[in-house]
Amino acid sequence: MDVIDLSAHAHQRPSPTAELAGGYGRIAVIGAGAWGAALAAVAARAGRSVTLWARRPELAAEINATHRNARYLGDAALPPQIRATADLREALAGAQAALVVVPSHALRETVASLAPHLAPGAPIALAAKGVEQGSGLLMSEVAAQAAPGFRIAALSGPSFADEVARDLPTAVVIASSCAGDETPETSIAARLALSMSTPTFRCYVSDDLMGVEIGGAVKNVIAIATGMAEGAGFGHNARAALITRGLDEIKSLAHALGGRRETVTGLSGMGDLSLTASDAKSRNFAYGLRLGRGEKADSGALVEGVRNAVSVTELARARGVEMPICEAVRSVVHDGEAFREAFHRLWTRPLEGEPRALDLAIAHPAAS
Ligand SMILES: NC(=O)C1=CN([C@@H]2O[C@H](COP(=O)(O)OP(=O)(O)OC[C@H]3O[C@@H](n4cnc5c(N)ncnc54)[C@H](O)[C@@H]3O)[C@@H](O)[C@H]2O)C=CC1
Ligand SMILES: O=C(CO)COP(=O)(O)O
Repeated sequence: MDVIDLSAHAHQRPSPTAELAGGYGRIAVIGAGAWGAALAAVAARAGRSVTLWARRPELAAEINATHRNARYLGDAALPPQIRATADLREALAGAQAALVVVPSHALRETVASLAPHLAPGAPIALAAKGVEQGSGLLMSEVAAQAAPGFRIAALSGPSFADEVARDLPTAVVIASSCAGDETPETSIAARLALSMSTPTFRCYVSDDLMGVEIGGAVKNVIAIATGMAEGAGFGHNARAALITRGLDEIKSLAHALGGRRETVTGLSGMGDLSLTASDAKSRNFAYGLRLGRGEKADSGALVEGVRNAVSVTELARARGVEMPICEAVRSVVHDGEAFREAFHRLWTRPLEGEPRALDLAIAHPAAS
């Protein structure tokens, strides 16, 4: 009889899958816009039992009847197993985890209203990208206030909803901090990653919640800047510079808030920034593009970077972190400064060192 040589697999670590007991069997997705419906599709494809809460009963009825979400996802087919409802209590009945996918400005009220119906011990995973206006809190901090006692995680990364809905290959990161004797391998983030991964949707795990969330919140503001540059015809050099220096702004803010710089080079930082800041499929980039062309910018779609230009810069100012690109976006979008003037100011700031640790400030010869 042949002896199977296991040495070829000796480099592989034992899987913690058994310990995680297969992840969460029943998931409630709260929010049935583009990203909520796409994530519900992922969870259903991953073999989870999925309920999807839509704010409008008509949308829930449409999803149940047609297995599509035409307004947000065109003709992408959703798995028929998804059960949509406009009743929050019904959506959360028996759920072992809740995935909250509403705009960042609606997160506090949504989490507060779901908490009484969610089983104690079930984690709340957040997919919104932003910093709350006024409080300057990250989404996980807002959720911790709105639903005291529940464990919080964040799902982020480069992931256009329509591509995910169409089951195209995508990788994201799920982050949570470790409590008690938890390790990253036994964390709620790992359990959620196990619950959501499919052959096409690959979930990485992180224990740097702050670092992951900052990347998602700031990249939308930078994407408005690259969109404006594109709209103004500035070319590819300017875009590459904005993406790279934008990443530096994300790193500095994440570090100031206790996140890790290397997290920012991962999917939720570099990954999402490079996607969002270079493609008109992004609502933030498209908004900037219209502004840069001198057109009416507002299309009615959700553009997180507009509110977040203010909340991110307020947070940065409070922490003494310089974010000149985000400040320029704020100035154009909220203070009515002409884009070309804002850009000229940005490009003729005192010359600096790269990296920031090389602490220089040399007057720019062309500064007006
Ligand atoms: N669309 C995408 O490709 C991705 C979106 N995200 C993030 O996910 C979050 C949601 O985005 P989308 O689903 O794309 O937006 P969307 O505009 O497609 O859908 C938003 C949903 O939230 C609901 N909603 C709006 N205001 C609400 C309120 N006050 N209370 C309760 N529900 C409310 C809307 O009715 C809609 O169903 C955003 O923070 C976005 O940055 C993250 C990754 C990918
Ligand atoms: O976050 C996203 C992709 O990861 C979606 O970006 P927009 O909100 O700019 O469309």
